[in-house]
Amino acid sequence: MPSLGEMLSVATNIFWAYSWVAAAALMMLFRWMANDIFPEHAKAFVSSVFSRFFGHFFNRLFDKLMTIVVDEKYGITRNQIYDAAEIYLRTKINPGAKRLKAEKSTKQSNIKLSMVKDEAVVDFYEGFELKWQFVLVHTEGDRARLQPEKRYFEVTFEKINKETVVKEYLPFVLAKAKEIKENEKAVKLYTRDCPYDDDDEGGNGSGDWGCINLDHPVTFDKLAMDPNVKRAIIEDLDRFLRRKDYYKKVGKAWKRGYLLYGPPGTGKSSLIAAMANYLKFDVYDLELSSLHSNSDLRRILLCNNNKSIIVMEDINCSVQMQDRDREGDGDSDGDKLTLSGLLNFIDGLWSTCGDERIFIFTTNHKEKLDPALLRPGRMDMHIHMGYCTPEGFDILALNYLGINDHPRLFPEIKGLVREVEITPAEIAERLMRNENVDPALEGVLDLLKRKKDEQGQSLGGE
Ligand SMILES: Nc1ncnc2c1ncn2[C@@H]1O[C@H](COP(=O)(O)OP(=O)(O)OP(=O)(O)O)[C@@H](O)[C@H]1O
Ligand SMILES: [Mg+2]
Repeated sequence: MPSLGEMLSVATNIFWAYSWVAAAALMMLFRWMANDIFPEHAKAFVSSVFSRFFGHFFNRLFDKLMTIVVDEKYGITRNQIYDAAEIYLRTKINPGAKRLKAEKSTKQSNIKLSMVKDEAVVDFYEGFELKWQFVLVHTEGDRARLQPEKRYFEVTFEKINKETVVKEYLPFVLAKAKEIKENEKAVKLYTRDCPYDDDDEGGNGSGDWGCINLDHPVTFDKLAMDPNVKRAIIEDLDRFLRRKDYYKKVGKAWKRGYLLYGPPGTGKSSLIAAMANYLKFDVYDLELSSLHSNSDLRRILLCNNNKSIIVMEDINCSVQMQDRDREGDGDSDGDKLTLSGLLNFIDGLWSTCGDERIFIFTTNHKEKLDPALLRPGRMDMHIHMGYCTPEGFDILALNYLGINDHPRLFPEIKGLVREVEITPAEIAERLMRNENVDPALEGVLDLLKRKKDEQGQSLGGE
């Protein structure tokens, strides 16, 4: 006959066993509810509430959980996973979060919300749950001077998912953060004369360049230019981006050069901005006349980022470089800016530092350029930006006035555009003078007639 004590102990065990079964059943029920009943946006919140009460308790009790600590720093450098988690978790903040941090620099267009100390975020991956917690501790003693605060994330999940978390989930967070960053990225315009420092979020090493956001709204569809040339440029850029491995295989630096030539006001600078917006590449405006030596040029190459467009406008006017045949007598290379220095910059050894670089030269007078710059293979594509065509006019009219046709004025205007040398800039300026369609188009017509007379007279006079 069991003693009273033994009977009580058995009863207690049975009671606890049933409690665990009930807790497990409840937890499964709540998980099912969170996954299948609640709408997508409420799932994370509901699940986090139930997990907090039941799941966590249950998992902790059976020692099923493990935590990975993601420190802000990796040695003296930043920890990529921490930075990625910070960006990724912004998209996962629970609707029920009680405290958040809001940030925006002068150059950013959006407000960024992020987690504050001890705030937790629940995420789901491949059907299992991960709990992220942001931890901030104030360091003490000697270390406090060097690093007053220590920041890290803790990500907690069931131990059985460790492999998936390390091999799949964390790489997924890195990739997602990269994608978010690319989408948020504002294209920047760098120049050496600019007094600003950029917002340099990830310590991107802008060297002695200052920058502002390139808020140029132009895109390819707004550019009035030969549609075949436009298509060819877009295809060329796409091919360039796709071919990282190809460039490596054939032993060439991953870079591309374009020469844009044509009269003033035909859209050379606009095309550069459209390319930058399309690729989301930063633009480095290299004012050649402000450079004094080849070593200046080299220094510049070393301190601009990958995924960048390096622009040299008005190449024939910006610098008087002596012929290459006469270079090298007397002055040592590096003391002054020379044509060979510039050519080295484009396709010599120095050009190979960095990846995904695009070089663009512009000129109003291609015929005045040194033949060395035009030699085949030096600039991959020579793009002529010419006077406005009837198709170009259609694009400008749609862009500035929002119209596709005007039965009375379009035929006459297009007929004259075919005959007269007029730049897209001149037409755009006329179209902007009046917001009403008829007077704006009449203004363009007047200008075309006047130009026709002038051009007829100057031809007659020759
Ligand atoms: N092809 C074009 N399509 C649409 N707009 C254009 C085009 N060309 C010029 N424009 C308009 O004219 C303005 C001046 O053009 P842009 O500065 O691009 O010309 P450019 O060829 O670079 O001239 P420059 O040789 O003087 O530097 C642009 O801001 C744009 O509004
Ligand atoms: Mg220009």
